Amino acid sequence: MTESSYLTRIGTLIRDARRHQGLTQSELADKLGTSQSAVARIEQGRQNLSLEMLARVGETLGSEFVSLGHSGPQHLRIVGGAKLSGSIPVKTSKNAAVGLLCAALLNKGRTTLRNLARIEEVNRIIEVLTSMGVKVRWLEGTSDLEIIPPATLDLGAIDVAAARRTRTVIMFLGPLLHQFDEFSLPYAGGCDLGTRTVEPHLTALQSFGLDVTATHGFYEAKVDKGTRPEKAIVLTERGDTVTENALFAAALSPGTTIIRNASSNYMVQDVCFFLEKLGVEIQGIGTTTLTVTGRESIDVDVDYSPSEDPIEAMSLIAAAVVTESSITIERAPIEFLEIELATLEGMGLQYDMSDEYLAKNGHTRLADITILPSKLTAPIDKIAPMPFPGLNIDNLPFFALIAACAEGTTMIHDWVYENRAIYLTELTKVGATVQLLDPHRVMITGKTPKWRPAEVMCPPALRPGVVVLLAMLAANGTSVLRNVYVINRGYEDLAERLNALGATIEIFRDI
Ligand SMILES: CC(=O)N[C@H]1[C@@H](OP(=O)(O)OP(=O)(O)OC[C@H]2O[C@@H](n3ccc(=O)[nH]c3=O)[C@H](O)[C@@H]2O)O[C@H](CO)[C@@H](O)[C@@H]1O
Ligand SMILES: C=C(OP(=O)(O)O)C(=O)O
Repeated sequence: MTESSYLTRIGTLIRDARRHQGLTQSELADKLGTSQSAVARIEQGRQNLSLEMLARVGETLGSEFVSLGHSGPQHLRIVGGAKLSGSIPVKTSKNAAVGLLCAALLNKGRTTLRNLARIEEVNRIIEVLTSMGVKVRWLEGTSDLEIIPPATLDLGAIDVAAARRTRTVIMFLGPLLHQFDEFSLPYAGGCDLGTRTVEPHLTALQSFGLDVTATHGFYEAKVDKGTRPEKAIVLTERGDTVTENALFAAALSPGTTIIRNASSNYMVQDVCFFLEKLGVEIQGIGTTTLTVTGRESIDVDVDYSPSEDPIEAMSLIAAAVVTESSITIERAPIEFLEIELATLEGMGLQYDMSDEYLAKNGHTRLADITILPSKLTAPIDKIAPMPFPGLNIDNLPFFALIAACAEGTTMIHDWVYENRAIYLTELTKVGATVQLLDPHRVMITGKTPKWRPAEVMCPPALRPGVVVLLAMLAANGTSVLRNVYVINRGYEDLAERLNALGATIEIFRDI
């Protein structure tokens, strides 16, 4: 990176932190004993900064801009082979968090999201929101996030680099079509799972007057305000984020909108419960037809607690299975794990389950699941995902790991993603027998090999990355998993939390 791009990056961080604190450039200048024009130059990256000045700015804004020893990618060193034991509570979900952060843009008032997962994906969205002028702050000593949008979003200042690291930016289309006649947004990015569709989003939002052309890495949007769907919106794919986008468009569109072939998955339900708190009426939550009565405007101070993450719960089940351990997974959203548990029972998994109780959102059914060491056999049929209430698409990779611990041969069919099944072959590096039949299907022969330690570059996709990490926990000896940003995208403190169960995982970085 050149010196000037460092200065620009630091300048942007300082501008965002100043806005976080609700200070003008002049007010910050007063606190630093300098001029408003000097602050303006710093924020534009046109001012050389002494270390002393950087420290003073950091102190004044309560933010560390440059942290020595924390550069470079993060890696994990895993000393495997130990049994795990104890209890671990499931955190709230990444996918609800990103939907809710976008939904907060519909509300002119203060949104407080309680107990949000503190993960890199959320950090990227916070960076994007802050760059557009939204006031976002973690309430001290908590994982509660407060979000207050400005009167007008500053889309010209959007942090393009942060936006491109997620797919979430596509869910800004729904909220933004209410606020602008014209706007542009950077293309969505995220995990490298092959091409992912955008078309269903554009088609669904067309009936609210949105017209998008994609040019030079940006979606250029024009909005014909006041346009409303003349008939029910029929989603061509039962996708989660497309359903959320259609909900966002309907929420601020007075009148009734019907969305058919809607996803009823966990994050969509969390978004629906939140929209209800904003005063939007929604019938059919949990089904594939949502009837939404929108509002002219929304200006309320609202609190919402998203539910726990079924994919994290499944990851922890897989951790217990692969290490042949007994652990208790607390606060598992059992409602979104029923097919998974039925499939695992069919493979011979033994487990105990507590009585059910409700998540803090007041709706989602939770339970504590204790996984018991079990002798597993391969399922008779292939394992393939389906939109909810099928076996969750993001849980499929964990079945590959579990199949490697089961006697016999299992076919895993990931029809959804172009690239994800391919990454499961990385398990061969730690001793599994995985045969790639085609880009969507792998055949796994279980139990024959012993897990063995290895040094592996983390696959550029969240769930396959976690699957390799969990296999390393089972391999006797020291493994290294390099560049785990994708894991941190979706899991909060995973290494530390597994260590609390008896694992030995050390986080290290290149200097
Ligand atoms: C932030 C968030 O919530 N992300 C989730 C969401 O992403 P998201 O909603 O963005 O998923 P996509 O729209 O990219 O769908 C994933 C893939 O499935 C295909 N597809 C999907 C539905 C369908 O009925 N038919 C079909 O073919 C799409 O063409 C695409 O290739 O849903 C995915 C599928 O559950 C999950 O993996 C992601 O974790
Ligand atoms: C594919 C996933 O998420 P995203 O939509 O954020 O890429 C995932 O959570 O496994």
